Amino acid sequence: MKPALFTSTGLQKHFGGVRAVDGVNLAIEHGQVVGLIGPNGAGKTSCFNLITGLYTPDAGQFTFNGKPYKPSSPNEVARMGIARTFQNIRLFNSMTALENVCVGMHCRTGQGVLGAVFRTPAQRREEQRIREQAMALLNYVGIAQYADYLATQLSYGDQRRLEIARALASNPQVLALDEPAAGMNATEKLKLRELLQRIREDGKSILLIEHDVKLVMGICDQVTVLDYGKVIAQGTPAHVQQSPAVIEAYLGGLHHG
Ligand SMILES: Nc1ncnc2c1ncn2[C@@H]1O[C@H](COP(=O)(O)OP(=O)(O)OP(=O)(O)O)[C@@H](O)[C@H]1O
Repeated sequence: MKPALFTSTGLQKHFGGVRAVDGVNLAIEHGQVVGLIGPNGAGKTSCFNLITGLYTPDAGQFTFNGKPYKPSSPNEVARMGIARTFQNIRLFNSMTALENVCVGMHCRTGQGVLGAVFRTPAQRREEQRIREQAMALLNYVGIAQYADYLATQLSYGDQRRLEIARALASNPQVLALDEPAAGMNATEKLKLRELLQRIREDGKSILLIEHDVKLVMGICDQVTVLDYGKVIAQGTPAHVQQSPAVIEAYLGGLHHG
C-alpha cells in the first residue's frame, strides 16, 4: 500500500504551562482534503506552525512521502512540497498581484538594478516564462483581471485567493490553508469551495484550518477535531459530527443554529 503523503505522530508543543499541541497524530493521504478544526485556542495554528517549520516540536515525528521529515525552515518546507497561507493575510502590499505570485516562484534574482539592466537574453526569457506561469495561476484562482492591481487594492476574498495562487506557485503536494474563508461572504465562500475542489481534482492534498464548519464538513475527506491541544475526534465528517465530545466542545452551537 502506498504510504500516507504526510503523517505526524505524538506531536507536542508547550508554551510555558500551556499545552498548545498535546500528542497530535495526523495523516494526509494523496489527493485528500483534511480538516483541522476546534474552538479558539485549540492548537490548530500551532500544529500548522510545527508542520511548516515555524515552530520546533518538543516531541513527535513527521513523515512525508514515507520518509522522515524534519521541517527546519519555511523555505525548505516549501521546497519539500508543503506550501501554506496565513490566518492574517501576508502579501507584499506594495507589489502587484502578479508580482506576488512571481515571488512565490522565487523569480527574484536579487541582482538589483545593475542586474536588471545587464540581463542576458536567457534571463529575460526565464522572467517571461515565470510571468506567464504566474498569470496562469491568477487565472486558475479566478483573479487574472486584477494582475496589475496592488495586492491591497483587491477585496479581502480576492486577497485570500491571491495567497492561494502564491502558495501554488511552488507547485506543492500539500497546500496548507489557515482559515481561507475568514472574512468572505457567502458567494466568495462558494467560489472558494469550488477552487479547493479543483485543486484536489488536480492531484494536490489540502490541509485546512477553518472555522466555517459547513465548508469543512462539505469538502473534507477526513476531519481532526482538537480541543486544548488534544485530538478529541478524528474521521469522516459524518463520524466527527456525531461524536459527543465534539458536540460538547465545539459543534453544539450548530444544532441550535
Ligand atoms: N507563540 C506562542 N507563544 C505562547 N503561546 C502560544 C503561542 N502560539 C500559540 N500559543 C498558545 O497556544 C494555544 C493554542 O493556540 P493556537 O493559535 O494554536 O490555537 P488555534 O486553534 O489556532 O486558535 P484560533 O482558532 O483562535 O486561531 C493558545 O493557548 C495560545 O495562546
